[in-house]
Order: sequence, then structure tokens, then C-alpha cells
Amino acid sequence: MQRPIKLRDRSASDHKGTFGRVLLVGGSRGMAGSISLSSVAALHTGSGLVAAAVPDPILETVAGFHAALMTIALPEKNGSFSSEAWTSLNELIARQDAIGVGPGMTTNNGSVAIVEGLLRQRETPVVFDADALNVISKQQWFDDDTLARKQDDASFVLTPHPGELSRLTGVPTSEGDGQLDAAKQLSDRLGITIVVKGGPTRVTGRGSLDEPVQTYVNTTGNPAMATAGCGDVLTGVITSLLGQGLSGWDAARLGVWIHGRAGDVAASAISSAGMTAEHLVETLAIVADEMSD
Ligand SMILES: NC(=O)C1=CN([C@@H]2O[C@H](COP(=O)(O)OP(=O)(O)OC[C@H]3O[C@@H](n4cnc5c(N)ncnc54)[C@H](OP(=O)(O)O)[C@@H]3O)[C@@H](O)[C@H]2O)[C@@H](O)CC1
Ligand SMILES: Nc1ncnc2c1ncn2[C@@H]1O[C@H](COP(=O)(O)OP(=O)(O)O)[C@@H](O)[C@H]1O
Ligand SMILES: [Mg+2]
Repeated sequence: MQRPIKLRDRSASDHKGTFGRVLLVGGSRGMAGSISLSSVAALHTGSGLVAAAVPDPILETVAGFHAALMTIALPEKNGSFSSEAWTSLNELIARQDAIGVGPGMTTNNGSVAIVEGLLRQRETPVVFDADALNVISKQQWFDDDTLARKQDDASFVLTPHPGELSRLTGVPTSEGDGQLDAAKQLSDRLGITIVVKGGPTRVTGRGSLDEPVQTYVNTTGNPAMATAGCGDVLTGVITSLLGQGLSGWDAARLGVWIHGRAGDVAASAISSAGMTAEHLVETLAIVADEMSD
């Protein structure tokens, strides 16, 4: 089956707290679906408690996607996070086992403050995706080593698609191998795990900062997943696994594996052309035990 690592089995004494409290941060008016998909994906990957922190005007929409999902309204401007949103979010961070940030968030001033705050803290593991990555590129925060992780810092995982990786590194999407090399260098220099999404998805990172950077090539996934929202689902999957106690390197490798496995099962059960991210996130719940069986 080539599963990269095994999640432990659930035992009779486990309760929802055992499986982590995670927070997904993102969304905006017009892109409520993205952060909803990430949040439901975290539930379907096994998290005990999942909340979505979203701009106030989209709270009801996001809450309506799943009854088990908690929602937190943050200050907004024109349907996106306002500059005050970081102050409210900062108070919630210590309570989380992991955070995922970026889907559907836009790159306005509110997002800039949130991404900067999450990059500077060292206690809570974070997945940075989509507009969180676009903010980092625009602000050129990874051009020097100021934000490099130290040995005891919580894990950071980046999940760029080729367009986002091109903005981060300057290497065009047409240069696949060059993009992977640039991701390896960034991963090495900053001590972070990077998921280079595509067919196949590759993960670059390491279990500990004193080891050399490695590359894992994922064996699951297919072109039926080339449809809006499938990356948002991956953000929720990896956030969930970080919240269940896995390192960035392990959460990213197992995360891309189970995400692609759900894509493979959904494509054969539905169709390659007709499969959507909603099918993917539903199938995730069906295959989730394959991480521990
Ligand atoms: N339901 C919702 O609410 C959803 C909301 N969403 C939200 O939308 C926002 C914008 O995100 P986005 O990814 O759609 O746009 P963007 O970053 O400009 O990327 C496009 C650029 O990247 C390139 N590119 C991409 N993949 C590539 C590949 N495999 N291989 C090669 N190139 C590739 C692509 O190249 P091209 O196709 O032009 O050749 C183009 O240049 C963001 O907030 C996101 O979270 C989405 O999550 C969907 C569901
Ligand atoms: N041809 C493909 N083969 C395998 N996986 C793919 C393919 N196309 C897309 N995917 C997967 O779908 C996801 C797309 O992510 P992304 O571009 O961020 O989508 P979105 O932002 O719309 O959610 C990634 O996990 C990627 O690996
Ligand atoms: Mg995306």
C-alpha cells in the first residue's frame, strides 16, 4: 500500500480531546466554500474538535456546511478580514493543537496581519496555503532567514500549487524540477515542510532539523482532482494530522497520501470528469481508517 506512516488505532479510553482541537482560518464573501471544505476535511480526517474562524458576514454560510463545525466570527471589511482580526485571533491561538490558514482569504491588510502573527509565533503548528502563501510572497518574508524555525519550534507546513510556488520562489510553473529544487532549498533554509502539489505531489522536509532534507514522492492521486477546492481539502487534512500530534514531515506525507487515496476512490465511484471537491471530502471519511488499519 506504500502508506508513509501509520496512525495509531483508536482505543476505548479515547475521547474527542485526544484527537486534537484545530482551527481553520480563511474565507471571504464569494469564497466561503474554500474554508468550509478545509474545515469539513479536518473533521473527516479524525480531529476531535474543529472550528472555522471567518469574516463575520460569511459565518452563517460556513456554519451551514456541517452541524459538527464550530464557527468564530472575526472583524471584517468589505467581506474579508479587517486589520483588527489578528487581535481577536491571537487570543485563540494558545488553545489550538494546530491551525490551517489561507483558503479563500484574499491578500488584503487583514490577511497580512494574520499571516505575520502566525509566522512569528512558535508554539502552535500551522499549515499555510493559498492566500497565506500569496501574502508571504508579496511581503517577501521568506527572502531572508528571520522566520527560520528553531529545533523546539512548532512545525510549519506550506502547501503551494505550482502557481503559488512560482510566486514564492520566482521559478516558473513550466520548470517542474526547478520548482522542486527551489522548494528543497527553502525547506532547508527555513526548517519547514513544503508540499509541492501536482501529479505526483512531492513533499520536501525532514523529521528533525539535524537531518538532511528529504523528498517524498506521493503514490496516490489522479487528474480527477484537478477541480476547484481539492487543495482546500488537503489543507484541512494536514491541519488535522498536525493537531493529532504528528510532526510537519509526517503530517504532510500521510496527509497527501490519504488525500490522494480519497481522490482515487472518489474518481472510480463517481467519474473522472464529474468528481468534485465535495465528493472528495465525503470519500475522505470512508477511507480515513486506512491511515491506521
Ligand atoms: N470554492 C471556493 O471558495 C474556492 C476558492 N479558492 C480560492 O481562490 C483563490 C485563488 O486561488 P487559485 O488557486 O484559484 O488561483 P491562483 O493562486 O491565482 O492560481 C492560479 C495560477 O496558478 C497556476 N497554477 C495553478 N495550478 C497549477 C498547476 N497544477 N500547474 C501549473 N500552474 C498552475 C495557474 O496557471 P494557469 O492555469 O494560468 O496556467 C495560474 O497562473 C484562493 O483564495 C483560493 O483559496 C480555490 O481554493 C478554489 C475553491
Ligand atoms: N493532475 C493531477 N494529478 C494528481 N493530483 C492533482 C492533479 N491536479 C490537481 N491535483 C491535486 O488537487 C489539489 C489542487 O490544489 P489547488 O490547486 O490548491 O486547488 P484549490 O485551490 O482549487 O483547492 C492538489 O492537492 C493537487 O495535488
Ligand atoms: Mg489552493
